[in-house]
Amino acid sequence: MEAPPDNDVLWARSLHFTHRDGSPGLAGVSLAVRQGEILAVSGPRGSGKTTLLRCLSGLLPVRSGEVWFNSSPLHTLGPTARERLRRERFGWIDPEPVLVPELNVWENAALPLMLRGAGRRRAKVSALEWLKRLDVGDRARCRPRALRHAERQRVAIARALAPGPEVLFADEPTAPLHHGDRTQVLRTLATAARSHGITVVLATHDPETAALADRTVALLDGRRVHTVHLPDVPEAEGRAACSLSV
Ligand SMILES: Nc1ncnc2c1ncn2[C@@H]1O[C@H](COP(=O)(O)OP(=O)(O)OP(=O)(O)O)[C@@H](O)[C@H]1O
Repeated sequence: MEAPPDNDVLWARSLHFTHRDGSPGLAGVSLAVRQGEILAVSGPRGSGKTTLLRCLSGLLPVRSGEVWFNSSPLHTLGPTARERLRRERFGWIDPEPVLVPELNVWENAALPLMLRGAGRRRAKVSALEWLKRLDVGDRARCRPRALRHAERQRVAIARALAPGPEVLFADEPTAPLHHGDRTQVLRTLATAARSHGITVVLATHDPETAALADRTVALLDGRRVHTVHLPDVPEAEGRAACSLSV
């Protein structure tokens, strides 16, 4: 087993994953993510973006292949060690905001910090700071049910950023937002990641979202592909894009 280069925070080689029901998930994906980089993983629905993020974060065990985090193998860890790693070093944003209904907004945003052992006061200060940056600071004492869907997603993003994760996995993080909201939230996310040195792996099928990233890798049917967009031509001649497996 050969260790990856030192400046890659995440490094994966030849990842294969098959879902329990036999559905193919990943068919040999290799990639490297540099420290502080914002990497977009693009591809159409069902191309394996979510599966890749889950394998890279240790949420799913790969069937074969290797995942390294900061030059340590993640693919050889058991479920408990992977869970601890995710809790202490990684952040995760889902496409849909899942908040604890019994807790108010700031308590939801502070929860991962408290689970890491931070005191309630410190966790609250950090949570409020991130809620303000995401324009939901004035909703801090509300229960999630009193918020609009887009506001709940902003809270979920604040919750992921508040503990200062080393790697943030964001799976279609702005899917529930309107276009105008989306741009502003993405900018906040990208600015926060850059100013705090957070590495981001962002799954998206939206080219505008991917444009905020430093680099994009494209997936199709669980494999990496190079997408070559041909120059615009009159509609009568049609538009085309072709994908080449690599
Ligand atoms: N829990 C599951 N059980 C069985 N098959 C699954 C499961 N989750 C995903 N798949 C299948 O694995 C493949 C990759 O799915 P995945 O969700 O990773 O793609 P995606 O690019 O993230 O798609 P989307 O943009 O729709 O979220 C698809 O064929 C999908 O149907």
